[in-house]
This record gives sequence, structure tokens and C-alpha cells, in this order.
Amino acid sequence: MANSPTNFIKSDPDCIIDIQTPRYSFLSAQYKQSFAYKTMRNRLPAILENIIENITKDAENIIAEFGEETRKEIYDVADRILKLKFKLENDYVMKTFKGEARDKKLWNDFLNQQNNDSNSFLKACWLYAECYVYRRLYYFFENHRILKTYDYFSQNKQKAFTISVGAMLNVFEVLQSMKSHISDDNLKLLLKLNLWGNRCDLSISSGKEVKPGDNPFELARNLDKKIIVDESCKIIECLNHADRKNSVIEFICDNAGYELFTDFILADYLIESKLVSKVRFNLKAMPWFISDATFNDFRWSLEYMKNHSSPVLREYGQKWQAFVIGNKFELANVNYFWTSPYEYYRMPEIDPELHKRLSKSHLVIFKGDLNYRKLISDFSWDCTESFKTCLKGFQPTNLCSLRTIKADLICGLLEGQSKSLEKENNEWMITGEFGTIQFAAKCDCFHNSDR
Ligand SMILES: O=P(O)(O)OC[C@H]1O[C@](O)(CO)[C@@H](O)[C@@H]1O
Repeated sequence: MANSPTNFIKSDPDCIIDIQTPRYSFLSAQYKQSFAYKTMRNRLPAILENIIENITKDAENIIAEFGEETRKEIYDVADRILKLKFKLENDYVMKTFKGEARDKKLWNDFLNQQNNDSNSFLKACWLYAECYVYRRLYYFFENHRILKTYDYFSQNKQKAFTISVGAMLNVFEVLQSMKSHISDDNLKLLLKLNLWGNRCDLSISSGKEVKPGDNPFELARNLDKKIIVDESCKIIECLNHADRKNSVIEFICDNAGYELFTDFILADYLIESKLVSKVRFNLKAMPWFISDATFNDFRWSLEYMKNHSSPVLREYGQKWQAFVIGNKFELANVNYFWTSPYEYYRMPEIDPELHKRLSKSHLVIFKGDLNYRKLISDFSWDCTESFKTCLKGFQPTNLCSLRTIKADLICGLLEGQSKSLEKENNEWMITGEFGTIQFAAKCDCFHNSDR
């Protein structure tokens, strides 16, 4: 890594202003008292440093697996990541992509539309800049002959799955007793189990292990007061209206590991209870935000379960693989919209085919914090604004969001609610301690009170 820029920059560039994000503005790292600032100034540079450390530490293993030719690629990639970190820290402009990338046009069109004065790492909307860093990172690997298929986050993701086996076994134990007893209460509990699965994301912890507790159902039962908007009843009502023989649910997945496992659990229940006929999983086309689930992670997880020493894990691994073969679980085709910087309200214009497909499903379940940011546009809404308003017209069909709160934006709260949360803990929006279950009906057929 000779000639690489060193990380001498610690003082803030001039664009940073020491204020909170003003109301009704895009989130951005230029507001020093925001979580965007913390992410772009501290968390992301640390994440990039970790990747360099991991791939160089693991270099001999990677070389043993892929051959001597990889050595040069590893050090070249490490050098590029270090330069990216330098550019991020010094607020460089986010340049278009020149080399190989299937989604090059999607990204370059987006970047070319941006205002020159604000198209830099720290001045841009946080969502755009954070997505750009992950996209640029993959681009370095993608443009190497051998490393193009290497997932630099896979070890973290696989570890996240394997350390959760205790929790998974507990989930199966409770689930067995539910089988004979299909009910709205059970479905509600599974929605909550699924929500708390979103706590296990590795980007908020900058890649450090996050292990679920060993008794997740107990957690799901006891954490109701941490769910500060709970519209699970509306989701259940919506599911009860599904055409049972012909209904598809789309999961817009988030993290691999334990969270993906909870997605399988909820999907299994929806199929077994015959509420819907198919669940489609939308996965990431590239390593994304450290722990987001890719196609490979999906397959790896089922294979890992199928070969596990625990009979129940083996049984479900086989069962869910059979669901994939039998089309009850479907993997949606690769789609680069999910790793683009676009907010979801722009989907009809940017990817009309995807919008059309989603609109044919009965319900779309958006998992996690990043999907939430894309749903409500990385914007400092007044927190009492309705979810529906913040979607800015994005309503392909019934949709819901299950999210543990890890970023300082929210909507759908009651008057005074945020003040009392603030008193409890002034970091309540960034710890993942609280969660929201929000729902927006396509039409007024359900009681979607527009709070
Ligand atoms: O896995 P999730 O729930 O999408 O969380 C990842 C998100 O959380 C953060 O770490 C904080 O918002 C972001 O960097 C990212 O948007």
C-alpha cells in the first residue's frame, strides 16, 4: 500500500455545521449533531478500515483458495479502499463509474442528475452517500478477474448465522406448539419475533458480532412497550383478506444471519397456515451494508441448516429447500434497484417492471432500517407526520415496514411521544432498542387510520 494517502484528516471540512438536522430537510453528514455525521465521519471510515484489515489478514487463505494471481488483486483492492476512505473523509465529489458494472447506467444517471455543489460524500443526502460507499467498494472487487466473486462480508454473515443456533432451536421449540394452533395472536407474535430479528444487523455495530438472546419468544412477548408504533393488527387484517389460493407476499429482505432466519419462520407460518400461496424473497445483488442478505447467503443458510447436527435444523433446512423447489418460497430475480440510491417513491419511473410486479402481490414487507430510510426518503419529517404521507405516493399494494430504529428519522408517532422517549434516553433513535411496525393499505378496505 505504498503511496496511499494516510488518515491524517480528523478535523471537520468546512461544509460541516454544528447544528441538528433542520426540520423538513434531507439527512446529511453536514449537520454535525446528526447520526448521518457520526456514520460518515466515524462508522463508515472504521468499516472501510476493517475491510482492509480483514482482507489483508486473510490474504494467505484467499490466495490458497483462488491462486497466487489473487495476491496482486488483494493489495490493489486494499489500496483503492484506503483511497476511498481518504475521499470520504475529505468530502470529495462522488464520481461516476467507468469500469465494469451491470448497474453502471442506473448509478451514473443518478449521479449525473445530482447538483454539482452537493454531490460530495458529506454534503449529499446521507442515503445517497452511504449507498455510494458500499457500491464503490463492490466495484473495486467486481473489476478484478478473480476477486469479482469474493464476498468480503461473508465470514461476518456466516458467523452471525452460526452463533444464533441456540436462539433458532428455541424458536423451533415454541413453534412446534403453535402448529396445531393457527391464530391471529400467534401471527402477531411472529411479526414481533421478526421485527426484533432486525436488531441483529452488523452495520450498526460496524461489523462486531450481534447475538440474539437465547429466548427470542420471551423477548418478543416482553418488549411490547418498545414498539412505539404497532400496527400489527392492520397487517393481520390485511393478511386475513388475502385470496388464499392465489396470494403472493413479497419480502424485501434485510440482514442475513438470524434476521433472515426469522424471515423464513414468518414465511413458513404464512404458507403453513394457508394464508398465502407464495412468499417471494428479494435479496441483494452484491455485498451490502455488511450484513444484508445476498442470493448466496440465502442458499448458504439453508444448506447450513440442512447439514447441521441438530435434527430440527436439518428438518427445516430440507423443508425450506423443498419450498424453494416447489415454488412456495421464490427467489426474485436479481434486481439492482435494491442496491441503488433511489428512494422507493421513484420506483415507478426508474424501474416500472419492478413496481408492476410488487403491485400484483397482496402485501410487501419491508425489513429494517435502510429500507425504512428509502421508504420515507431520508428526510427529517415531523415525527407525527403520517406514514402514508411520508411514502410520497409509493403504494404499489398493501405494504408494511418492520424496523428497529437505528437512524434519526421517523414518522407516525403521536403528539408528545417523541418528547417522552427523549426523556427516557436521548439516543433512542440510534440504539435499535425501539421498533416500529407500520402499515399502509393500498385502498381503504382495511381500517388504515391515517395517523
Ligand atoms: O440492517 P438495517 O436495519 O437496514 O440497518 C442498517 C442501517 O442502520 C444504520 O447503520 C443506521 O441507520 C445505517 O447505516 C443503515 O441504514
